Amino acid sequence: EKVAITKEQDALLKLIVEAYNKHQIPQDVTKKLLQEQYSTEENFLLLTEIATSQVQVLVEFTKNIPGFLSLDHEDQIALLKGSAVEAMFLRSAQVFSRKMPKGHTVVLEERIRKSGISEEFITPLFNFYKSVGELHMVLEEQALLTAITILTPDRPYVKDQQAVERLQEPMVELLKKLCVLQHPQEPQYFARLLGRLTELRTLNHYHAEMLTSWRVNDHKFTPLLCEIWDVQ
Ligand SMILES: CC(C)c1onc(-c2c(Cl)cccc2Cl)c1COc1ccc2cc(-c3cccc(C(=O)O)c3)sc2c1
Repeated sequence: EKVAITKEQDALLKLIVEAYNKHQIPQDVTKKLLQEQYSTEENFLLLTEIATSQVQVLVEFTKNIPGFLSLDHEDQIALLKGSAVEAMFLRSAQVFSRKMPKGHTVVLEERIRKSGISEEFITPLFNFYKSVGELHMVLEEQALLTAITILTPDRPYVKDQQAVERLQEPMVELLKKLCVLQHPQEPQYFARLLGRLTELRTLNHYHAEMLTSWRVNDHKFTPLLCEIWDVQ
């Protein structure tokens, strides 16, 4: 039967995409990717600055997700802390999938490869970037997938999981419809998108190890990253 977006779904989509477009890392931060030196230390500091800016952007985006601010306040924190790494993998992955202006992708790859991350994490990290790049997600899909990731009910310490499910469910339904409408020739596209969310979960584990190895080498993070990642 014909798939159609309802008025309510269209309104929800507009709010999510607006929030996604409104909150971006400032250009003066990301353009440093092209300017600063290429030492391991300089790369780490630059990625730390961008990640910190990304977390601020993420918090603002999340506050604009309809219903999020009505959740229990402690659950709001638990959702942000539990999804920050995955949302940042998604965000940085989308940089690779859309051809960034002025060759950001090349310099970003170079800086990530030379930032003190050990080889065992570099491979899964760039495999993920490649698998996201191959999807050629449109902006609506990127925004919805980020909101769906943030609204994952079974994050650690979430008390009222049902309340989170009630917010995530309509977004998953909407994404499913969008995929059918956007990729009619590819019926399994929606399943491939959700497959990326499963892959993201495994990257959480790798990221925890990345943090440990950076800290062992006495790398410092910003207060915001320490708070959201429970380090130091
Ligand atoms: C603390 C720091 C060393 C760190 O620790 N783990 C990770 C990480 C790494 Cl490596 C990979 C994946 C996830 C994480 Cl969390 C990081 C760096 O995380 C980030 C986070 C967001 C972004 C957005 C970017 C970006 C570039 C150009 C343009 C844009 C744009 O949105 O226009 C965004 S780069 C970038 C780097």
